[in-house]
Amino acid sequence: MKVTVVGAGGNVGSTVSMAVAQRDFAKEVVMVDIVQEKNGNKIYPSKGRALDQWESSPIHKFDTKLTGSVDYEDTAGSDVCVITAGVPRRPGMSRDDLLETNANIVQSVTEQLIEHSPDTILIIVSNPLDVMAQVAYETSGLDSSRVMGMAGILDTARYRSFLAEELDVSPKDIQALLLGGHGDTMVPLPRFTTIAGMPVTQFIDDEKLEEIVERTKGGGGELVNLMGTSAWYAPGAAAAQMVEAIMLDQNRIFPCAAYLNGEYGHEDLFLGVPVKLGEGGIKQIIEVDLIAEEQDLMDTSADHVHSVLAEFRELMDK
Ligand SMILES: NC(=O)C1=CN([C@@H]2O[C@H](COP(=O)(O)OP(=O)(O)OC[C@H]3O[C@@H](n4cnc5c(N)ncnc54)[C@H](O)[C@@H]3O)[C@@H](O)[C@H]2O)C=CC1
Ligand SMILES: O=C([O-])CC(=O)C(=O)O
Repeated sequence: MKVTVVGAGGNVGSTVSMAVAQRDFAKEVVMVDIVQEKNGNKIYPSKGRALDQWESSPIHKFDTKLTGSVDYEDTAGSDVCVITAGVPRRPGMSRDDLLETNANIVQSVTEQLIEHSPDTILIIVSNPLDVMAQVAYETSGLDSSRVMGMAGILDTARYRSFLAEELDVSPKDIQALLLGGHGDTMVPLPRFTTIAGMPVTQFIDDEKLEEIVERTKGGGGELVNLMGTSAWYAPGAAAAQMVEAIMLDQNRIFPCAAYLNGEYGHEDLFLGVPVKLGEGGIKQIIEVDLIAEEQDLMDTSADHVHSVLAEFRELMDK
């Protein structure tokens, strides 16, 4: 059981790696990044972070070996590869502003991963998420069941954590579903939100719930404004949960960015939908019956992802 994380000298990638290691199901996590320069010296952030994390193994009590690398040969035979390589946004930027820079990075990373692990499963984290998943899918030539984006687990976790705080209940008892692209057009679904199986609407008035939905949509931006760069603890934990579900064949149902081929009325694009995750990647895309208002929100979100995808295609044509 071998996992590779690319971009692992950075915040999200190192957090995914650590979270996977702490779950202790994988034999090895290879942490890849580029060589960087600081004060005129070459530095190797992925090697440094891997060593630091491995030194915590006796304390955290895990056996998963963390290895830092700048060489894709070390990634050969990876079962799952997580791509977090790319630039994060800064205050005032949208995720879509990262398109050109990150598309080039994701393309080149995907090519190198596939060269050494032709049958791997790819989990994309780099933004703008839905389009980066498409870039990796088209570059890799993998079946669409083996390429997915991480967003929905994070967005629902934010939504659930805000609800837990507001209602003074355990976040563990809140279940929720969220669809659509990973951006301001994401579609949280109060109709599919429950507190220990009971409808959320029994616990909260419409106005407060709407406020929480809006906060969730802007959840990434809230953190960018607080930290000057984007989040990593919850994103890292979310990606690790996907790795675990695949590698332990858990058949977990998660909202993930998946390639749609007619589902929800959309095709040839990645969008957040509930999927069954297990051995081999996405075993099933689950189609829930949406009411007209929810479908409208989903369509608006899809339109937005289509427009960023069109921008990407234009850039490639230049
Ligand atoms: N899908 C989601 O929900 C989330 C997505 N993100 C995205 O994840 C990405 C990473 O964010 P952070 O870890 O905070 O950024 P970071 O700057 O801390 O780390 C990114 C790492 O990528 C590396 N990198 C750049 N080009 C590379 C290449 N060609 N090959 C290998 N490594 C390369 C950099 O050296 C850096 O170490 C960003 O695009 C961010 O927007 C972040 C949080 C949540
Ligand atoms: O907001 C960002 O740029 C990073 C991200 O996708 C998130 O934290 O949801």
